[in-house]
Amino acid sequence: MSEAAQTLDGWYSLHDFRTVDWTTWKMLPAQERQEIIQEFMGLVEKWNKTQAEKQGSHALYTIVGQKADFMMMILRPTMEELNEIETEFNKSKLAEYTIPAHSYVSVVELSNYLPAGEDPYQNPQVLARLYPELPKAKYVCFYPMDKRRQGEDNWYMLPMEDRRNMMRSHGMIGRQYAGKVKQIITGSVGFDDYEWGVTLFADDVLQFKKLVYEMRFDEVSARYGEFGSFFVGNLLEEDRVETFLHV
Ligand code: VOV
Repeated sequence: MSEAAQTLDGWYSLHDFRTVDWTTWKMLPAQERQEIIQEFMGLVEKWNKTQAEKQGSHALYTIVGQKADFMMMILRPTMEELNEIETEFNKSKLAEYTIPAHSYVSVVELSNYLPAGEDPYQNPQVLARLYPELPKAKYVCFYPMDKRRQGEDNWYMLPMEDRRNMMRSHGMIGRQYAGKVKQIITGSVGFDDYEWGVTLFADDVLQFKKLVYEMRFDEVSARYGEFGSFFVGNLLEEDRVETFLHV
């Protein structure tokens, strides 16, 4: 049996994708739409408070293409809190005018492929990655992925040493994007349909394509990577929510 990778696990994560039911939304009187937006902003206000207290983080993005209209990405210390937030949203008025499009449940994860040293949970850099404040980057890219388990190409049968070498090469490519793309890897084995969620943030949307393409040529992605659907979106700043929902 090959040695299992050890993981460090941080905040639990929910990516919640919704489509707006514009037809019924448009039928509402303007005043009622306004109240519904206010109620939703009340939820966001609560999330802001939690974020300010460093008990979680969240991000709002509008999604381009037909897979969804917007995404709420929520990080919290427990699964229960994620559940409460999703239920609270589902009970809100705005939810009556949205259709669930997709969701992804995972936990912020770091693996031990890189030398760690002393107790990682005491290392401020590690903590900042396990419990991150989501950046207000202009663009987001989210997709789930697996590592292949097929015939000769079985990641989980490889010796630790080989996996570590490949992850080193992966990290080297990633490092060239420092300052351009921020990645948050969330583990979802046992939680959702794929093994990881990949969430990328950038101020130049083209950097997603460049990074993901470059990684496709690197062995760990070229040989072992299997990918689900990609979602790409634009930052939905709070003061733009009203404009976004204006009809
Ligand atoms: C923005 C750049 C970037 C950088 C710097 C980076 C670096 C690193 C390092 C150093 C490590 C290992 C230690 C850790 O931190 O866990 C990882 C780990 C991981 N990565 Fe990564 N990755 C990036 C970016 C990046 C992308 C774009 C993808 C998607 C792959 C693609 O082909 O589309 C990805 C995937 C992953 C995954 C699934 C894991 C976990 C693998 C496992 O088997 O456990 N990653 N990653």
